[in-house]
Amino acid sequence: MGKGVDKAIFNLGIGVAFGAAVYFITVYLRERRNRLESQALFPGPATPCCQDEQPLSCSDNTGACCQDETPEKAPESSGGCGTGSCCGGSSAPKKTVRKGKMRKAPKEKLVEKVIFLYASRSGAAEKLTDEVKEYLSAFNQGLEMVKIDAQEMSIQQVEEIFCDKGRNTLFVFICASYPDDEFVDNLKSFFSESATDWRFSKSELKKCAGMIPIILGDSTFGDDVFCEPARTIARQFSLLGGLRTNHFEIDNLKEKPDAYFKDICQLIDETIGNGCVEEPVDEGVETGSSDEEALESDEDLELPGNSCKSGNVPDLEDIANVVRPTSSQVRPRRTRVAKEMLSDKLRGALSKQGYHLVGSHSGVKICRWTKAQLRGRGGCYKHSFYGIESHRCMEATPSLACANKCVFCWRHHTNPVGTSWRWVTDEPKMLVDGMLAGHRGMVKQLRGVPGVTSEKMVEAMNPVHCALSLVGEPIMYPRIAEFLDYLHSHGLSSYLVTNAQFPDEIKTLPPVTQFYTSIDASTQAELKAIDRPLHKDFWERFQQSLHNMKDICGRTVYRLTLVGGFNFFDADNYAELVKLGEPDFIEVKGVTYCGTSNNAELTMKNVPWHEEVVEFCEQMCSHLPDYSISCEHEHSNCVLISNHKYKTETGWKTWIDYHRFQQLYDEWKENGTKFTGLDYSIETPSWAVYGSEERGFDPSMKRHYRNKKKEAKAKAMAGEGS
Ligand SMILES: Cc1cc2nc3c(=O)[nH]c(=O)nc-3n(C[C@H](O)[C@H](O)[C@H](O)COP(=O)(O)O)c2cc1C
Ligand code: SF4
Repeated sequence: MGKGVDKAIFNLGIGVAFGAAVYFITVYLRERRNRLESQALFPGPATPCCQDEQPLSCSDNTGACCQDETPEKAPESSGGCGTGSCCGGSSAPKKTVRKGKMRKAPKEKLVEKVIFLYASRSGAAEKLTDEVKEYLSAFNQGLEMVKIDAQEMSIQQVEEIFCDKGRNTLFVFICASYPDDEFVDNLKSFFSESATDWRFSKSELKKCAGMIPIILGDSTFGDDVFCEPARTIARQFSLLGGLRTNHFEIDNLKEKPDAYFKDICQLIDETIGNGCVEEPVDEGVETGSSDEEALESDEDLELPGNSCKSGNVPDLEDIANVVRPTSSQVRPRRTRVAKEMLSDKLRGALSKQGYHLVGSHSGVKICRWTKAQLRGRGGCYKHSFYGIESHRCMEATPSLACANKCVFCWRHHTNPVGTSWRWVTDEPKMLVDGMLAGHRGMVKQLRGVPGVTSEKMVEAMNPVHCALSLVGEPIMYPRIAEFLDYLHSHGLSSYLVTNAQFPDEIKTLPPVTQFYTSIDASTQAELKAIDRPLHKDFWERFQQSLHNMKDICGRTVYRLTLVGGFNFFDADNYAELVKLGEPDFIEVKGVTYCGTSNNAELTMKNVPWHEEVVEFCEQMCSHLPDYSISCEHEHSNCVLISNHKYKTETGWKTWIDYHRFQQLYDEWKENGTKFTGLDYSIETPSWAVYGSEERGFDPSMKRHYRNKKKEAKAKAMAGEGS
């Protein structure tokens, strides 16, 4: 019995000793493996790596790891000593700042690709990109890592990498800072346009693994431009639904990018292990404002600790709280700072295209019909329909910005857009004076051109009509009423065209000589496809604008521009819209082919024949008992449909008594007397009436044909020549 007990105790002792040995060996091996992995990934900086910051691999909190373990790989620039000797004997602080983690197996998400998107001019950002990429590649074999120069990318390529091919891609955005427009211009355009475009789906960027922005800047350039434009791009990325970490700001003045190498590599590596950027804040947290407003508010948002200047990567949960405040956090009040509408780049582009820019948001341009009538070669259709003298007409806009991105607009991707006015506002008087001066300057250049007489020249230098239809949305300009008043006080008539997205502004307008609404499509779906409006409630705005037109003091017009393949069908639907606004007139014009451009995809096939336009108008009238075709201008492929109010026993009264309009306007201003379009309408000359031999061409002028065959055909039809 005693012997048996002794044996049992002996066996138990052996078993305990063996178990303890196994336990200690396992613990030792695990610790060692951890150390090796993390040491290899994140070697400490050159000097003194163990003194003010504990090496990341010191999981035993002793500093011993620095004595016998050498980082397996460290590029020169990483700041790693490469030998381990720097750490010899130093006693490291007890607390570990961040540990190198064992790679966790991603549960749901997986980073399938890392794109190092860099932008550099003098090489610092590119050097950092190369080093980080090279270093991480060694530890993530099998994971696709590519380096892309953001400055070389077209907008389509930007869209492709972020949207079409962005799924499970982690973007490491390493960007220098330069204030000029050319620097990463396509990246800027893509994000700023998408951020203000409600059609851009918020789920589009969510499918990416996220963005880690690393920005190289110089604080001596001033707070407002420090680390721009990358700061804005990173903000826009998260506003569009993408996950992003807080950005690293590396200030040239104070530190070298190398100082951040370790933190950058660690964050990227952790993110890869995690499957995506950790930003666990509910994406639905919104201020209730539109995307555009959210963008603006974010720009003005000063959030505590919104940078990594200190050199420490903040905890990811802290980052999340900093980047996107939770609903329980109070968002600081937004202060709007008005900016100039036109960038230098846009100014350059517009000037090249013959626009004379006035102030910070307006322009004037000489129209081809102004030149044509100055040379005695015929005026525009407004000459035939309303008696405008085209050589005395100034074409201008007080707002180059608008709230649409029409498919056939040449300014697509370059024009300023917005749902409301948020720019510096110029004085109306300064604008009108500047436009007149600019117009005169351009007219002057036509002196000596064949056909231009001195009498016509004097008239042209003193315009009496202003067509506010150049580009943009004139009624966005907050001081449009004063602007119109100033025009009228100079004896100029006003032809004001709106895109029907600002119904409230229509209500506040003073009388105008002729008020236009562009009708680019007849149904909600087509309008969305053609005008690509920024407003979510574009169709309601459109309909309300038509409705509000009825109260305009003066003549009202619907303007249809027919584009084959886009909106050249459903005459009956257009007729329905006529019932909403009951305009005095409906101008129907075949689109003018202006050659190819980068943005417009129109060809001659989209341009309807004049006879087709006439036929379309007849179809419309068949649904509108109060309207008939009154005039045509075959020369510019345009037809006028008029309300029967303007029909007399002898013909039509579509022309305007401009002098009478001025009198009526002055009376309205003095005592509020309202008037109607009929009060200043006069008889249309026979040559302009639909069905006349001249087909709307003023017989006192000589038509000029560029195409000799066309000229011969026209002469033969008129019985001239052989
Ligand atoms: C002409 C010039 C303009 C600069 N403008 C800015 C600026 O507006 N904001 C800023 O933060 N840094 C600015 N910087 C600093 C650079 O962005 C910074 O030096 C950066 O590290 C350069 O990186 P790179 O060598 O990759 O081009 C400017 C530098 C130069 C030479
Ligand atoms: S109304 Fe228009 S097309 Fe006619 S001359 Fe004036 S700006 Fe040119």
